[in-house]
Amino acid sequence: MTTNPLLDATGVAKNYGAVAALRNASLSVLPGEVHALMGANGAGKSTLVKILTGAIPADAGRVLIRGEARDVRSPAAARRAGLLPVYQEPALIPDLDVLSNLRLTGTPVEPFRAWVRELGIPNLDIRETARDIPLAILRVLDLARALAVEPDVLLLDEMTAALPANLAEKVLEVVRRQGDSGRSVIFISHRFVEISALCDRATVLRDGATVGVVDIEPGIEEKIVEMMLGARIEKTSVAAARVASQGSAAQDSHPRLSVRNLQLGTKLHDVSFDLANGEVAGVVALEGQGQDELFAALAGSIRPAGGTIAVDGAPVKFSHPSDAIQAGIAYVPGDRTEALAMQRSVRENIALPFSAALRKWGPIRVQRERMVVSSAIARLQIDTRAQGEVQRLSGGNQQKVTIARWIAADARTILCFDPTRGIDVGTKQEIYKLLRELAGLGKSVLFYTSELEEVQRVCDRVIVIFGGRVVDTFPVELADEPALMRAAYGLPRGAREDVGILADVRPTPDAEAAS
Ligand SMILES: Nc1ncnc2c1ncn2[C@@H]1O[C@H](COP(=O)(O)OP(=O)(O)OP(=O)(O)O)[C@@H](O)[C@H]1O
Repeated sequence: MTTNPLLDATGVAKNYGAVAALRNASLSVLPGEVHALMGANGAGKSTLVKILTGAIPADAGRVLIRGEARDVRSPAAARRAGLLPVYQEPALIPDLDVLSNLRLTGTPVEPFRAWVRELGIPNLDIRETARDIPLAILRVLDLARALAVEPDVLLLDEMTAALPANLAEKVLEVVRRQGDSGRSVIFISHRFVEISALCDRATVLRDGATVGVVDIEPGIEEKIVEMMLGARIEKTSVAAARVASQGSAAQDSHPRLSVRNLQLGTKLHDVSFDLANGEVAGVVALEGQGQDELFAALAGSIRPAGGTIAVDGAPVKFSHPSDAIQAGIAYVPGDRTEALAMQRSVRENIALPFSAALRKWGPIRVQRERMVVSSAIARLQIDTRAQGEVQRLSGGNQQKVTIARWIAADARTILCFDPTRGIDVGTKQEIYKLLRELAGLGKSVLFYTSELEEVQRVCDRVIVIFGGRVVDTFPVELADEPALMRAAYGLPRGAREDVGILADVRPTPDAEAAS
């Protein structure tokens, strides 16, 4: 590896009115390096990526590419300079099919197809309209589009955040190979397991400024968290919260939610399970195994073709999401753009479930709403500097707003679909603790997560879905990552097949030497 950086940015600053998104950011990336860009929600990571790739102009700063000063004023200029991003939100135009999207951006089709296959999607129909493609697949398509033009520096902004474990693993493999072939990758992620499996060094941002650059080596996580959060470090014990709340899983005669033989076309076959009062039940599944449909059916947004759902022992039929809300079920969807009114304020968004009842209850209710909303904002440490419109918040802070809403709404059953996607480590801890506290209050949580390690932190029990069926149920003590991965691939318990888990992605020096 040469010591001359491929990309070298210093003193980068960007203000949005009174909000300083970046004050003094620097980032230096070597050829062949996978370089992590880390920081808490709102630290300025996405802003820096957007500046480096010509999506927005900087107010100050200098960018050198291969030692030459470059003024990257547009995405096209960035592409010419060899820099290509994959942003947090999917970039395909929703009303066009994939092929038209490729043509629009001058992406070579065959290399794109090859990358799509390589990334674990064997049967993409490029005539499919982007709007009809699930979020996780859209993100992979954005990555394939970027890879197809063979960039010198690939900038990935929380690329794996919306991906189930099998697709995330493919992405990590591809990223590592980019590094091995002398190309560089700037990798933003809130998942330490990925950073340590993949990255050579990390640059840490805090409040818009670079606070340090570290080599990734065993035990570095602690130091990075300290640098990221500064005075905000949380020393909470989720395990303690779990123990405290476990006794409260009341032995009522009826479970909170009882699902029997749920059917939906080819997506759900005979899904049955119970969710107890005061229980956090995890749902683990690879991409497209019916988890989206299961959550949508429980949230009242699609009607199952067969089977029954009972709430507290009483059968329910949902024709609309409002029916599920009436039954005390709150839904936090994985796609935050689905949940949020982007042009409304943080407060309005959090208070949405209250709004319907407002007229009926008058000023007392309004006051209570204010209190509840303020406490949810404080609890989740939502960065309200840009709160006029939710669309101006950082991705992680938007996600926190979707979560704050169900705390404020005081629902009895909470369906969380990958709620911590894009959330920084400090706030994640807060969310785990909060879920355990909610369980302690007798609330029930169904928790789909694409981060398997979260299961151990939050859940009492895990349901594994494969091919639209519940294939296994684990008490949390037995739900380690290899066991969950095996079950998620439809393998029987105890089978010894190597399905490759994240920890294995980065080859050991011995394996590297051997290959
Ligand atoms: N268009 C905008 N108008 C006003 N403020 C903005 C705008 N875009 C970003 N900001 C603010 O700039 C700050 C940095 O945001 P940025 O998206 O870069 O953070 P981030 O580190 O990527 O966070 P996350 O981990 O949550 O994605 C935040 O306070 C955000 O609210």
